[in-house]
Amino acid sequence: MSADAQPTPAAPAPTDGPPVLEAQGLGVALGGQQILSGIDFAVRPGEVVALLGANGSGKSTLVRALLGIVPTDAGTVRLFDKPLGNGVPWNRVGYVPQRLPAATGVPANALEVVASGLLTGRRLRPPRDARRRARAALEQVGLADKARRPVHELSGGQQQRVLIARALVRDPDLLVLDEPTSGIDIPTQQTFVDTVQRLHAGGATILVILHELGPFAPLIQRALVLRHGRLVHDGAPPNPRDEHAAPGHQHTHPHPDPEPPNAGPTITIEVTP
Ligand SMILES: Nc1ncnc2c1ncn2[C@@H]1O[C@H](COP(=O)(O)OP(=O)(O)OP(=O)(O)O)[C@@H](O)[C@H]1O
Repeated sequence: MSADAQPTPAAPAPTDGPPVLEAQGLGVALGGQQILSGIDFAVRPGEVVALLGANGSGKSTLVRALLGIVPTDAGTVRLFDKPLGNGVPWNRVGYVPQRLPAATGVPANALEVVASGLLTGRRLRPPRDARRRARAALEQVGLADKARRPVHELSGGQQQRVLIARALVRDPDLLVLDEPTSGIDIPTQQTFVDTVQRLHAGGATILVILHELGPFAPLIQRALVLRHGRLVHDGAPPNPRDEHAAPGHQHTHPHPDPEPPNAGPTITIEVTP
């Protein structure tokens, strides 16, 4: 079904019940450096939470740690009230990494990459309706006509949309997005935000890394702000202002952390759950 074909329902309020996602005393060390320390927060069912912070503040590392992609060295993570591990219902989690893993030389076409989003944990064979669902997800991100194209032939923005479709195909209850609209043109960004809004209206919980709230601003109920690997704000999202409030503003330009803790290399290995 086309993303433009449906009206966007009103956003529901977060509900009570155990947190969908919870970190307590979370710490991560990578390459001998302490990247995250003492991270405590919980995301309630139905919340839309933005994770903000300067370049290198630890946002991507935090979501990777929450999803078990990088190891933690302190604290605990719970997803759907289960400790990180095989007990987590991974089929309910959609994750959009910042970029396609091994973006060059992936032999799969767009449809196959999207259908791979239906394989989780012990499910090694796609469900019978995998291709139909993958096509529908590609349609939602405006790439139905690219279904048979090898992903390495697609532009960076199109690859990003394939990753979004791969997360959407699960119809996830928790959607975790790492700068999902960077490199995507403004009309497509809005289509994607509408899709996320519909998912939220259906009850999904959303955690999204953003540099600026940008087109996500109307959806965001709460913001977490990281600085040098520590949580320095958990509450109301910032007001868009100055040039960032302008409709045509490019929200994806870099905002370097003014005092990086060190100048170590950024390693971008991506392994999705
Ligand atoms: N595998 C790794 N080994 C060593 N250091 C790492 C590794 N991954 C990330 N880092 C370092 O951790 C810090 C936080 O990186 P991270 O990518 O989480 O930040 P970020 O806030 O997501 O930045 P950006 O907005 O640029 O994506 C950086 O200093 C980065 O160099």
